[in-house]
Amino acid sequence: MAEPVLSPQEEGKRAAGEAAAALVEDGMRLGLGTGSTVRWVLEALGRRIRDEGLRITGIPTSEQTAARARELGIPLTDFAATEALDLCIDGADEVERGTLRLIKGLGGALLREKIVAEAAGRFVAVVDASKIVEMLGVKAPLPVEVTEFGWESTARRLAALGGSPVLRRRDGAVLRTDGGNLILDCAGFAPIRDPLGLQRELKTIAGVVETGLFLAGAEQAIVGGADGGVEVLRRA
Ligand SMILES: O=C[C@H](O)[C@H](O)[C@H](O)COP(=O)(O)O
Repeated sequence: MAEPVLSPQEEGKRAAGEAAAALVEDGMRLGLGTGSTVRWVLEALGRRIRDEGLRITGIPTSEQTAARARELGIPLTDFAATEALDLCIDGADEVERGTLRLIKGLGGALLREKIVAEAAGRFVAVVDASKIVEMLGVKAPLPVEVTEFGWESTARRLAALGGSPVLRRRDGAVLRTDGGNLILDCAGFAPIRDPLGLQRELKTIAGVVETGLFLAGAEQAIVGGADGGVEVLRRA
């Protein structure tokens, strides 16, 4: 059967995802990110397990990733059984050129993603070219995960800081994360000139569980182009 024709953006995601999967070595313990780009990573890892006998274990960053990984025969583990991870591969909503700091969370998985990223020795971001920005916040709102209890009060505090929070919904219903929390998308912080300062300020609000600012940055970003080629950006 003929392969489906991909949109230019999807072609970039495929290229990035497959290039990242090629970095994975036998025996690695992996952090498995979430999203439409990571889906290509999972497909490629599933193929390598089947065709090459690649032996890996992964900690998934979402229920969605866990389900797809199981379908593809990727062995999963958890932090009770695994202390540290060799590599985390994950998507991003924005990648700041030079620093490779990220905004993540438009897929709603930011909290688990950050826990997994922090446990990994290396972090590789997989994105299509549209995700590269000169300054964080210019394309994507900043997702802030908050507790359901008191979320209206938390939203008011975010609004007072200029965040213009909007409660995230999906298919008309309020979106709940895998951890049972809510997400407030804050477009008002853009452009984010002092991400470290903003992160510190946001984390002083009791109802804020985590933000989508990933300020440790990726070690490298694999950027897939519409022509199926990839460019590898490294932290300056
Ligand atoms: O919560 C979701 C994640 O941070 C995703 O990795 C991010 O939104 C990128 O997803 P996609 O590859 O679908 O654009």
